[in-house]
Amino acid sequence: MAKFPRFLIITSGIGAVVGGSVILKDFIVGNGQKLPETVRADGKVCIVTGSNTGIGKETAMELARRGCKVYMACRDIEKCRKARAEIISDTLNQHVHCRKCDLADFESVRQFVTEFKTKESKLDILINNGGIMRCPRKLTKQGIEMQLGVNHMGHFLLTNLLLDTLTSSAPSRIVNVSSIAHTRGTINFEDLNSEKSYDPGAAYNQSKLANVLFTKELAERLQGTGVIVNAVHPGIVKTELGRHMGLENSIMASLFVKPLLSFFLKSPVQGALTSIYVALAPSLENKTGKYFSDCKEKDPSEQAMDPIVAKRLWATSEKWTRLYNSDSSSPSLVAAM
Ligand SMILES: NC(=O)C1=CN([C@@H]2O[C@H](COP(=O)(O)OP(=O)(O)OC[C@H]3O[C@@H](n4cnc5c(N)ncnc54)[C@H](OP(=O)(O)O)[C@@H]3O)[C@@H](O)[C@H]2O)C=CC1
Ligand SMILES: CC1=C(/C=C/C(C)=C/C=C/C(C)=C/C=O)C(C)(C)CCC1
Repeated sequence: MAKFPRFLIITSGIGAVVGGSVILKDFIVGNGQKLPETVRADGKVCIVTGSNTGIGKETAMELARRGCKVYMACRDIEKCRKARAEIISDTLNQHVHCRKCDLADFESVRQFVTEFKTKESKLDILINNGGIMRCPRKLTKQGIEMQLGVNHMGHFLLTNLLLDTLTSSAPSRIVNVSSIAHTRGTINFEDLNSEKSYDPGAAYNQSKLANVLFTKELAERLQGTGVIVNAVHPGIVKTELGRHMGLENSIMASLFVKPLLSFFLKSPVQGALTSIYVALAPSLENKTGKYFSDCKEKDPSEQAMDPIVAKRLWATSEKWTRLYNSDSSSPSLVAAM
């Protein structure tokens, strides 16, 4: 048998492992293409919720880089200020602002909108990104299960309160950051608030399915207004979202699971690509009510396309958020249903 130099065998072995891993990673993780830098958004006004960290921060960063005036809608103003400073120093765009908006408190959402409207008369892009996953059962200020409350109800109220400004700014866009987790979700109208039983995973999946159903129903209602609304799955991304998954407290997880998982997760920059694409791509001018992943249109689950479920969820969301009756003096809105 011919003898190969050892270094050749070793380097080709390493090459094969690295090359194979990159291909495998691309296959598992997905690889959305970056929208060309020539697509600018100078002078556009946008809001990104939950933009002090993770996908939201990178989304705000990229919008600022492309010339937008960005409002960072965050629950923690200190964290928001730190992220804002980084965004300004990286992009040199001074038009980045921090505003308090706690999606777990309808009064805070209403205050955010009132203040926004005193400063701005137009809104070109709303990115409903903020979210929480698999937390232990807790309630929002108005008594809604936290994941449904933050991921869906808070954004439902925020979006509806901004519709007049979005409509008068048309063409304008709304991006709802959902998840592939919506495919495992069902809307449990018998126990929407998880009062009879609580499964953190099921509550997350339900809230992400609600994001897609909200997108579908809103798109219907906005036909002909020039406002388009789409949902995205950002990929599985290395962010703080997994904070309730228990990986932080275990040595085994820290040594083996986290490094392995980290390798196969997208970076937050990669995670922001689909949101940016759906917010800005000129080719999507007339696309509405759709679902995107890796910057491509995909079919959502069957239940996510059910108009009866979408309309029922909309009616319940109107009541629970007191969209047309902002008197939130009742301690538990849900109990009043
Ligand atoms: N990471 C992933 O793999 C995936 C993420 N997604 C979705 O992407 C979105 C962004 O998540 P990601 O960046 O990963 O997660 P992070 O946890 O890194 O960021 C979530 C953001 O939402 C904010 N947030 C949480 N609760 C509230 C609230 N009550 N009011 C206002 N803001 C709030 C957080 O603020 P704070 O820092 O103060 O907690 C943070 O800014 C979410 O909607 C998530 O469901 C979907 C699929 C996969
Ligand atoms: C916990 C944790 C991690 C894992 C996060 C994961 C696995 C998130 C999955 C999110 C999903 C599936 C969202 C769906 O919508 C890291 C980043 C490896 C390291 C830090 C701690």
